[in-house]
Amino acid sequence: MSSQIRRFKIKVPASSANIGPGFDVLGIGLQLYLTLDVTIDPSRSSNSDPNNVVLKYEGDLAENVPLQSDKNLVTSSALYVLRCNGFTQFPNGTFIDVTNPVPLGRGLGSSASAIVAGVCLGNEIAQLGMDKIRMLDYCLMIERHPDNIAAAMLGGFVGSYLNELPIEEHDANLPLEYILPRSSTPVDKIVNSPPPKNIGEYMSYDWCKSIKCVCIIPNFEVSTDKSRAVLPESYTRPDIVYNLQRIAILTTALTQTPPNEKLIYQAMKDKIHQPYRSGLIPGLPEVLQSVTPESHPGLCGICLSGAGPTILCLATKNYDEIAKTVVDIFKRDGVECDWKVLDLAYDGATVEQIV
Ligand SMILES: Nc1ncnc2c1ncn2[C@@H]1O[C@H](COP(=O)(O)OP(=O)(O)OP(=O)(O)O)[C@@H](O)[C@H]1O
Ligand SMILES: N[C@@H](CCO)C(=O)O
Repeated sequence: MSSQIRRFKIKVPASSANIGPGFDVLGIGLQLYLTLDVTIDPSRSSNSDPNNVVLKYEGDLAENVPLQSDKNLVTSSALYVLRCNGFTQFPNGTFIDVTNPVPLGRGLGSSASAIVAGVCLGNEIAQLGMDKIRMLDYCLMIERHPDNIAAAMLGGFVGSYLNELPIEEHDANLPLEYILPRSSTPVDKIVNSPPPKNIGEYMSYDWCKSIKCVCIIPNFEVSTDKSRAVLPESYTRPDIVYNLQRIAILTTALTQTPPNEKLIYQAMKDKIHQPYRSGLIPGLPEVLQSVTPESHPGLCGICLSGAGPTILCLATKNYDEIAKTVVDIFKRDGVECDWKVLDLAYDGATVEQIV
Protein backbone atom coordinates (compact mmCIF):
# COMPACT_ATOMS: atom_id res chain seq x y z
CA MET A 1 0.00 0.00 0.00
CA SER A 2 1.20 3.54 -0.83
CA SER A 3 3.01 5.81 1.71
CA GLN A 4 1.35 8.98 0.33
CA ILE A 5 -1.68 10.68 1.86
CA ARG A 6 -4.88 9.44 0.17
CA ARG A 7 -8.37 10.82 0.54
CA PHE A 8 -11.57 9.49 -0.98
CA LYS A 9 -15.32 9.49 -0.42
CA ILE A 10 -17.56 6.45 -0.76
CA LYS A 11 -21.32 7.00 -1.19
CA VAL A 12 -23.82 4.15 -1.08
CA PRO A 13 -27.58 4.59 -1.43
CA ALA A 14 -30.32 3.25 0.81
CA SER A 15 -32.60 0.75 -0.88
CA SER A 16 -36.06 -0.74 -0.78
CA ALA A 17 -36.35 -4.48 -1.42
CA ASN A 18 -39.19 -6.71 -2.64
CA ILE A 19 -41.46 -3.96 -4.13
CA GLY A 20 -44.41 -6.16 -3.14
CA PRO A 21 -44.25 -9.56 -4.88
CA GLY A 22 -40.49 -9.63 -5.62
CA PHE A 23 -39.43 -11.14 -2.30
CA ASP A 24 -35.60 -11.51 -2.28
CA VAL A 25 -35.62 -10.58 -5.99
CA LEU A 26 -36.42 -6.91 -6.69
CA GLY A 27 -34.87 -3.78 -5.23
CA ILE A 28 -34.51 -0.06 -5.91
CA GLY A 29 -31.69 2.27 -4.86
CA LEU A 30 -32.91 5.42 -3.10
CA GLN A 31 -31.37 8.90 -2.96
CA LEU A 32 -30.40 8.76 0.71
CA TYR A 33 -26.69 8.08 1.08
CA LEU A 34 -24.41 6.44 3.60
CA THR A 35 -21.12 8.33 3.17
CA LEU A 36 -17.59 7.41 4.21
CA ASP A 37 -14.95 10.16 4.17
CA VAL A 38 -11.68 8.25 4.21
CA THR A 39 -8.20 9.64 4.90
CA ILE A 40 -5.05 7.53 4.91
CA ASP A 41 -2.22 9.58 6.33
CA PRO A 42 0.79 7.40 7.20
CA SER A 43 2.31 10.26 9.26
CA ARG A 44 -0.58 9.99 11.80
CA SER A 45 -1.11 7.01 14.06
CA SER A 46 -4.40 5.11 14.02
CA ASN A 47 -3.25 2.21 16.16
CA SER A 48 -5.70 2.87 19.00
CA ASP A 49 -7.81 0.32 17.07
CA PRO A 50 -6.63 -3.31 16.74
CA ASN A 51 -6.89 -3.06 12.94
CA ASN A 52 -5.53 0.45 12.58
CA VAL A 53 -8.62 2.42 11.68
CA VAL A 54 -10.17 5.27 13.65
CA LEU A 55 -13.91 5.51 13.01
CA LYS A 56 -16.29 8.39 13.71
CA TYR A 57 -20.04 7.85 13.20
CA GLU A 58 -22.82 10.38 12.86
CA GLY A 59 -26.36 9.20 12.20
CA ASP A 60 -29.35 7.19 13.29
CA LEU A 61 -28.96 5.23 16.56
CA ALA A 62 -25.29 6.27 16.80
CA GLU A 63 -25.15 4.95 20.36
CA ASN A 64 -25.79 1.40 19.05
CA VAL A 65 -23.14 1.43 16.33
CA PRO A 66 -19.82 -0.07 17.44
CA LEU A 67 -16.70 1.88 16.51
CA GLN A 68 -14.23 -0.96 16.95
CA SER A 69 -13.29 -2.09 13.46
CA ASP A 70 -13.85 -5.83 13.92
CA LYS A 71 -17.38 -5.22 15.30
CA ASN A 72 -18.54 -2.45 12.97
CA LEU A 73 -20.38 -3.77 9.87
CA VAL A 74 -18.63 -1.36 7.45
CA THR A 75 -15.08 -2.00 8.61
CA SER A 76 -15.54 -5.73 9.31
CA SER A 77 -16.81 -6.12 5.72
CA ALA A 78 -13.72 -4.22 4.51
CA LEU A 79 -11.46 -6.41 6.68
CA TYR A 80 -12.98 -9.52 5.05
CA VAL A 81 -12.01 -8.17 1.60
CA LEU A 82 -8.53 -7.21 2.82
CA ARG A 83 -7.96 -10.61 4.46
CA CYS A 84 -8.99 -12.48 1.29
CA ASN A 85 -6.44 -10.48 -0.66
CA GLY A 86 -3.41 -10.87 1.60
CA PHE A 87 -3.76 -7.83 3.91
CA THR A 88 -4.18 -8.33 7.64
CA GLN A 89 -5.35 -4.82 8.63
CA PHE A 90 -5.92 -1.25 7.46
CA PRO A 91 -2.79 0.77 6.62
CA ASN A 92 -1.45 2.88 9.48
CA GLY A 93 -3.11 6.30 9.56
CA THR A 94 -6.59 5.26 8.35
CA PHE A 95 -9.35 7.60 9.55
CA ILE A 96 -12.99 7.23 8.47
CA ASP A 97 -15.84 9.66 9.13
CA VAL A 98 -19.17 7.91 8.57
CA THR A 99 -22.31 9.96 7.94
CA ASN A 100 -25.44 7.83 7.87
CA PRO A 101 -28.94 9.21 7.28
CA VAL A 102 -30.24 5.70 6.50
CA PRO A 103 -32.34 4.61 9.49
CA LEU A 104 -31.22 1.30 10.99
CA GLY A 105 -33.50 -1.73 11.01
CA ARG A 106 -36.42 0.02 9.30
CA GLY A 107 -36.51 -1.71 5.91
CA LEU A 108 -34.43 0.80 3.97
CA GLY A 109 -31.44 -1.45 3.46
CA SER A 110 -29.12 0.04 6.08
CA SER A 111 -27.18 -3.23 6.42
CA ALA A 112 -26.82 -3.56 2.65
CA SER A 113 -25.48 0.03 2.40
CA ALA A 114 -23.01 -0.71 5.20
CA ILE A 115 -21.82 -3.97 3.59
CA VAL A 116 -21.54 -2.46 0.11
CA ALA A 117 -19.66 0.53 1.57
CA GLY A 118 -17.32 -1.82 3.44
CA VAL A 119 -16.57 -3.96 0.39
CA CYS A 120 -15.93 -0.83 -1.73
CA LEU A 121 -13.69 0.41 1.10
CA GLY A 122 -11.61 -2.80 1.12
CA ASN A 123 -11.34 -2.66 -2.68
CA GLU A 124 -10.19 0.95 -2.59
CA ILE A 125 -7.82 0.65 0.39
CA ALA A 126 -5.94 -2.26 -1.17
CA GLN A 127 -6.38 -0.88 -4.71
CA LEU A 128 -7.70 -4.24 -5.91
CA GLY A 129 -9.47 -2.81 -8.97
CA MET A 130 -12.51 -5.09 -8.64
CA ASP A 131 -15.57 -4.15 -10.67
CA LYS A 132 -19.02 -3.93 -9.10
CA ILE A 133 -20.05 -7.41 -10.23
CA ARG A 134 -17.03 -9.00 -8.52
CA MET A 135 -17.56 -6.88 -5.40
CA LEU A 136 -21.14 -8.19 -5.26
CA ASP A 137 -19.70 -11.70 -4.72
CA TYR A 138 -18.05 -10.47 -1.52
CA CYS A 139 -21.25 -8.69 -0.43
CA LEU A 140 -23.34 -11.82 -0.98
CA MET A 141 -21.07 -13.83 1.31
CA ILE A 142 -22.17 -11.43 4.06
CA GLU A 143 -25.87 -10.78 3.26
CA ARG A 144 -27.42 -13.72 1.44
CA HIS A 145 -30.41 -12.10 -0.24
CA PRO A 146 -29.33 -10.07 -3.25
CA ASP A 147 -32.22 -7.60 -3.52
CA ASN A 148 -30.98 -4.76 -1.27
CA ILE A 149 -27.32 -5.53 -1.94
CA ALA A 150 -27.68 -5.35 -5.74
CA ALA A 151 -29.77 -2.15 -5.56
CA ALA A 152 -27.25 -0.47 -3.23
CA MET A 153 -24.27 -1.44 -5.39
CA LEU A 154 -25.76 -0.96 -8.87
CA GLY A 155 -28.49 1.63 -8.19
CA GLY A 156 -31.77 2.02 -10.09
CA PHE A 157 -34.34 -0.77 -10.31
CA VAL A 158 -32.69 -4.20 -10.22
CA GLY A 159 -33.74 -7.84 -10.29
CA SER A 160 -31.43 -10.64 -9.24
CA TYR A 161 -31.10 -14.33 -8.55
CA LEU A 162 -28.49 -16.52 -6.88
CA ASN A 163 -26.73 -19.09 -9.05
CA GLU A 164 -26.76 -22.76 -8.12
CA LEU A 165 -23.05 -23.09 -7.37
CA PRO A 166 -21.09 -26.30 -7.94
CA ILE A 167 -20.64 -28.34 -4.76
CA GLU A 168 -16.96 -27.34 -4.29
CA GLU A 169 -18.00 -23.70 -4.18
CA HIS A 170 -20.60 -24.17 -1.48
CA ASP A 171 -18.67 -21.93 0.90
CA ALA A 172 -21.12 -19.32 -0.37
CA ASN A 173 -23.37 -20.79 2.36
CA LEU A 174 -20.89 -20.63 5.26
CA PRO A 175 -21.97 -19.27 8.65
CA LEU A 176 -21.60 -15.50 8.83
CA GLU A 177 -19.17 -15.74 11.75
CA TYR A 178 -16.65 -17.45 9.44
CA ILE A 179 -16.80 -14.45 7.11
CA LEU A 180 -17.04 -11.68 9.72
CA PRO A 181 -15.30 -13.43 12.63
CA ARG A 182 -16.27 -12.98 16.25
CA SER A 183 -13.88 -13.54 19.16
CA SER A 184 -15.44 -17.03 19.54
CA THR A 185 -14.82 -18.08 15.89
CA PRO A 186 -12.18 -20.86 15.67
CA VAL A 187 -9.15 -19.43 13.85
CA ASP A 188 -9.05 -22.32 11.35
CA LYS A 189 -12.64 -21.54 10.29
CA ILE A 190 -12.02 -17.90 9.40
CA VAL A 191 -12.42 -17.47 5.64
CA ASN A 192 -9.38 -15.88 4.03
CA SER A 193 -9.75 -16.84 0.39
CA PRO A 194 -11.79 -14.89 -2.17
CA PRO A 195 -15.43 -15.92 -2.70
CA PRO A 196 -16.64 -17.99 -5.67
CA LYS A 197 -17.25 -15.95 -8.81
CA ASN A 198 -20.75 -15.06 -10.07
CA ILE A 199 -22.70 -15.93 -6.95
CA GLY A 200 -25.54 -13.86 -8.36
CA GLU A 201 -26.92 -12.55 -11.66
CA TYR A 202 -28.42 -9.09 -11.99
CA MET A 203 -30.71 -7.30 -14.41
CA SER A 204 -31.23 -3.51 -14.35
CA TYR A 205 -34.63 -2.34 -15.53
CA ASP A 206 -35.68 1.09 -16.72
CA TRP A 207 -37.79 3.14 -14.35
CA CYS A 208 -40.63 5.54 -15.17
CA LYS A 209 -39.02 8.79 -13.96
CA SER A 210 -42.32 10.39 -12.93
CA ILE A 211 -42.73 7.77 -10.19
CA LYS A 212 -41.31 8.87 -6.82
CA CYS A 213 -40.95 6.87 -3.64
CA VAL A 214 -42.87 8.05 -0.59
CA CYS A 215 -41.21 6.28 2.35
CA ILE A 216 -43.13 6.35 5.62
CA ILE A 217 -40.77 5.28 8.40
CA PRO A 218 -42.28 4.18 11.73
CA ASN A 219 -40.16 4.97 14.77
CA PHE A 220 -39.44 1.37 15.76
CA GLU A 221 -36.95 -1.19 14.48
CA VAL A 222 -37.72 -4.60 13.00
CA SER A 223 -34.55 -6.59 12.47
CA THR A 224 -34.41 -8.45 9.18
CA ASP A 225 -33.57 -11.69 11.01
CA LYS A 226 -36.71 -11.39 13.14
CA SER A 227 -38.84 -10.46 10.14
CA ARG A 228 -37.58 -13.49 8.20
CA ALA A 229 -38.11 -15.83 11.15
CA VAL A 230 -41.91 -15.34 10.95
CA LEU A 231 -42.06 -16.57 7.33
CA PRO A 232 -43.18 -20.15 6.61
CA GLU A 233 -40.81 -22.81 5.26
CA SER A 234 -43.14 -23.60 2.34
CA TYR A 235 -46.01 -22.03 0.40
CA THR A 236 -49.06 -23.23 -1.49
CA ARG A 237 -48.96 -23.31 -5.29
CA PRO A 238 -51.72 -20.64 -5.66
CA ASP A 239 -49.74 -18.21 -3.48
CA ILE A 240 -46.52 -18.75 -5.43
CA VAL A 241 -48.32 -18.37 -8.76
CA TYR A 242 -50.03 -15.21 -7.45
CA ASN A 243 -46.63 -13.58 -6.84
CA LEU A 244 -44.96 -14.88 -10.02
CA GLN A 245 -47.77 -13.50 -12.18
CA ARG A 246 -47.45 -10.09 -10.55
CA ILE A 247 -43.64 -9.88 -10.81
CA ALA A 248 -43.87 -10.64 -14.53
CA ILE A 249 -46.17 -7.64 -15.03
CA LEU A 250 -44.55 -5.31 -12.48
CA THR A 251 -41.02 -5.28 -13.90
CA THR A 252 -42.34 -3.88 -17.19
CA ALA A 253 -45.23 -1.81 -15.78
CA LEU A 254 -42.78 0.28 -13.71
CA THR A 255 -40.80 1.17 -16.84
CA GLN A 256 -43.72 2.58 -18.84
CA THR A 257 -44.52 6.29 -19.28
CA PRO A 258 -47.18 7.30 -18.44
CA PRO A 259 -47.53 4.69 -15.72
CA ASN A 260 -50.69 2.58 -15.55
CA GLU A 261 -51.49 3.20 -11.86
CA LYS A 262 -54.23 0.60 -11.54
CA LEU A 263 -52.10 -2.12 -13.13
CA ILE A 264 -49.10 -1.31 -10.92
CA TYR A 265 -51.29 -1.23 -7.81
CA GLN A 266 -52.57 -4.76 -8.45
CA ALA A 267 -49.12 -6.00 -9.53
CA MET A 268 -47.56 -4.82 -6.24
CA LYS A 269 -49.71 -7.15 -4.12
CA ASP A 270 -48.00 -10.04 -2.36
CA LYS A 271 -48.88 -13.30 -0.63
CA ILE A 272 -45.37 -14.52 0.23
CA HIS A 273 -44.12 -12.22 2.99
CA GLN A 274 -46.35 -9.25 3.89
CA PRO A 275 -49.27 -11.26 5.38
CA TYR A 276 -46.89 -13.07 7.74
CA ARG A 277 -45.17 -9.89 8.86
CA SER A 278 -48.30 -8.10 10.02
CA GLY A 279 -47.83 -9.49 13.55
CA LEU A 280 -44.61 -7.46 13.80
CA ILE A 281 -46.06 -4.26 12.35
CA PRO A 282 -49.27 -3.08 14.02
CA GLY A 283 -51.80 -1.77 11.50
CA LEU A 284 -50.00 -3.19 8.43
CA PRO A 285 -53.06 -4.78 6.73
CA GLU A 286 -55.06 -1.56 7.21
CA VAL A 287 -52.17 0.57 5.93
CA LEU A 288 -51.83 -1.56 2.79
CA GLN A 289 -55.55 -1.21 2.05
CA SER A 290 -55.85 2.47 2.96
CA VAL A 291 -54.20 4.06 -0.04
CA THR A 292 -55.37 3.16 -3.54
CA PRO A 293 -55.27 4.87 -6.95
CA GLU A 294 -58.99 5.67 -6.41
CA SER A 295 -58.65 7.18 -2.91
CA HIS A 296 -55.36 8.96 -3.67
CA PRO A 297 -54.96 9.94 -7.35
CA GLY A 298 -51.32 9.57 -8.39
CA LEU A 299 -50.76 6.52 -6.18
CA CYS A 300 -49.30 3.65 -8.19
CA GLY A 301 -48.68 1.05 -5.51
CA ILE A 302 -48.06 0.40 -1.84
CA CYS A 303 -46.01 -2.27 -0.09
CA LEU A 304 -43.80 -3.04 2.87
CA SER A 305 -40.27 -1.80 2.20
CA GLY A 306 -37.85 -4.70 2.68
CA ALA A 307 -38.43 -6.50 5.95
CA GLY A 308 -40.30 -3.45 7.32
CA PRO A 309 -41.55 -1.53 9.13
CA THR A 310 -41.18 1.24 6.48
CA ILE A 311 -44.04 1.55 4.00
CA LEU A 312 -43.13 2.30 0.39
CA CYS A 313 -45.72 4.14 -1.71
CA LEU A 314 -44.91 4.68 -5.38
CA ALA A 315 -46.68 7.79 -6.67
CA THR A 316 -46.61 10.52 -9.30
CA LYS A 317 -48.32 13.23 -7.16
CA ASN A 318 -50.23 13.87 -3.90
CA TYR A 319 -47.22 12.77 -1.84
CA ASP A 320 -48.30 14.68 1.30
CA GLU A 321 -51.83 13.26 1.31
CA ILE A 322 -50.57 9.73 0.76
CA ALA A 323 -48.02 10.03 3.57
CA LYS A 324 -50.55 11.65 5.93
CA THR A 325 -53.03 8.79 5.51
CA VAL A 326 -50.38 6.21 6.41
CA VAL A 327 -48.95 8.32 9.25
CA ASP A 328 -52.44 8.73 10.77
CA ILE A 329 -53.13 4.98 10.76
CA PHE A 330 -49.84 4.24 12.52
CA LYS A 331 -50.58 7.06 14.99
CA ARG A 332 -53.84 5.34 16.03
CA ASP A 333 -51.65 2.39 17.10
CA GLY A 334 -49.40 4.75 19.06
CA VAL A 335 -46.61 4.71 16.44
CA GLU A 336 -45.01 7.97 15.28
CA CYS A 337 -43.52 8.15 11.78
CA ASP A 338 -41.06 10.19 9.80
CA TRP A 339 -41.53 10.34 6.02
CA LYS A 340 -39.54 11.29 2.94
CA VAL A 341 -40.13 11.58 -0.79
CA LEU A 342 -37.13 10.07 -2.56
CA ASP A 343 -36.05 9.61 -6.14
CA LEU A 344 -34.22 6.55 -7.33
CA ALA A 345 -30.42 6.58 -6.95
CA TYR A 346 -29.48 5.62 -10.47
CA ASP A 347 -25.70 5.33 -9.99
CA GLY A 348 -25.54 3.03 -6.97
CA ALA A 349 -22.27 3.02 -5.02
CA THR A 350 -19.67 5.62 -6.04
CA VAL A 351 -16.06 6.32 -5.05
CA GLU A 352 -14.67 9.83 -5.50
CA GLN A 353 -10.95 10.50 -5.13
CA ILE A 354 -10.24 13.79 -3.34
CA VAL A 355 -7.07 15.52 -4.48
N1 LIG B 1 -23.80 2.22 8.76
C1 LIG B 1 -23.80 1.17 9.59
N2 LIG B 1 -22.74 0.95 10.38
C2 LIG B 1 -22.71 -0.10 11.21
N3 LIG B 1 -23.71 -1.00 11.32
C3 LIG B 1 -24.79 -0.85 10.57
C4 LIG B 1 -24.90 0.24 9.66
N4 LIG B 1 -26.06 0.15 9.03
C5 LIG B 1 -26.68 -0.96 9.51
N5 LIG B 1 -25.92 -1.55 10.43
C6 LIG B 1 -26.24 -2.79 11.17
O1 LIG B 1 -27.31 -3.45 10.51
C7 LIG B 1 -28.45 -3.57 11.38
C8 LIG B 1 -29.74 -3.39 10.60
O2 LIG B 1 -29.81 -4.40 9.61
P1 LIG B 1 -31.18 -5.11 9.25
O3 LIG B 1 -30.86 -6.02 8.11
O4 LIG B 1 -31.81 -5.71 10.45
O5 LIG B 1 -32.13 -3.92 8.77
P2 LIG B 1 -32.09 -2.98 7.50
O6 LIG B 1 -30.93 -3.41 6.61
O7 LIG B 1 -32.08 -1.58 7.95
O8 LIG B 1 -33.48 -3.29 6.83
P3 LIG B 1 -33.90 -4.16 5.51
O9 LIG B 1 -32.85 -5.21 5.32
O10 LIG B 1 -35.23 -4.72 5.85
O11 LIG B 1 -33.97 -3.20 4.40
C9 LIG B 1 -28.25 -2.48 12.40
O12 LIG B 1 -28.93 -2.76 13.60
C10 LIG B 1 -26.74 -2.47 12.58
O13 LIG B 1 -26.35 -3.54 13.41
N1 LIG C 1 -35.92 -9.57 0.85
C1 LIG C 1 -35.52 -9.29 2.20
C2 LIG C 1 -35.14 -7.82 2.29
C3 LIG C 1 -34.68 -7.41 3.65
O1 LIG C 1 -33.30 -7.43 3.72
C4 LIG C 1 -36.67 -9.57 3.14
O2 LIG C 1 -37.77 -9.13 2.84
O3 LIG C 1 -36.44 -10.24 4.17
